[in-house]
Amino acid sequence: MADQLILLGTWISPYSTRVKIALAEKGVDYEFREEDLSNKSPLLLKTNPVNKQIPVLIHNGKPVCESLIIVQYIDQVWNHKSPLLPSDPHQLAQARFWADYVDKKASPNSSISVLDCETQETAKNDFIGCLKVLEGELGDKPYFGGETFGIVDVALIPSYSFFFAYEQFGNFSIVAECPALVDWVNRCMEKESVSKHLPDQHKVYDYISERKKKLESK
Ligand SMILES: N[C@@H](CCC(=O)N[C@@H](CSO)C(=O)NCC(=O)O)C(=O)O
Repeated sequence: MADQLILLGTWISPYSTRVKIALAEKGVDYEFREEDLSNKSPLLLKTNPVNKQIPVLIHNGKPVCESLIIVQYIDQVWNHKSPLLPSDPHQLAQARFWADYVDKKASPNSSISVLDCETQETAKNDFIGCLKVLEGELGDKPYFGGETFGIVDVALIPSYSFFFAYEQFGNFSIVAECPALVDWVNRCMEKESVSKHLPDQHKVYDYISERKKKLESK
């Protein structure tokens, strides 16, 4: 029997995008269900009762939660191609360290305060500082995974969809601060698994602009 795969997510969520990229890397088909987070579906509440968050990957009825855990699950289950995690234990530990760093420091849940006027200056400097740390880690490697695209690349590249909005609202230029990281973005965007799934930066900017207007009008 073919696998039944359902991904609960939203079009804009960088965490959903991580899972889409991982599934695309593996060539695995799935059904995507767009969630309305202001009116969560019974399936989301049932499959992620603790955090009630997307993404959730439901594999033959069994839910997997937390985007980086889902990516690792995908890598283990569909291990026939495009490995996303190193097999060497130390390299695996390093990859998990940097994926965690990206999650805590450079993903929209942590960096979105760049958009908030009160916290903008500090948040902007923190965000750029984190990108510079990541740029240092990347060094002269094509990918964070070395010669191949790996879990750290999967973790970080969805944040790129927010860069344009950050630059517009925060009045700074990421390419001026981190040119090598932008080269890495462009390298990742050459991969169909990335270019086909990253939300359009201008669509993200328009969505954030609308959200900001609504919040400021309250
Ligand atoms: N650590 C988790 C973060 C998921 C998340 O923030 N999901 C958000 C939407 S994306 O910003 C979410 O589901 N928010 C709804 C809520 O928190 O109620 C992961 O990596 O999967």
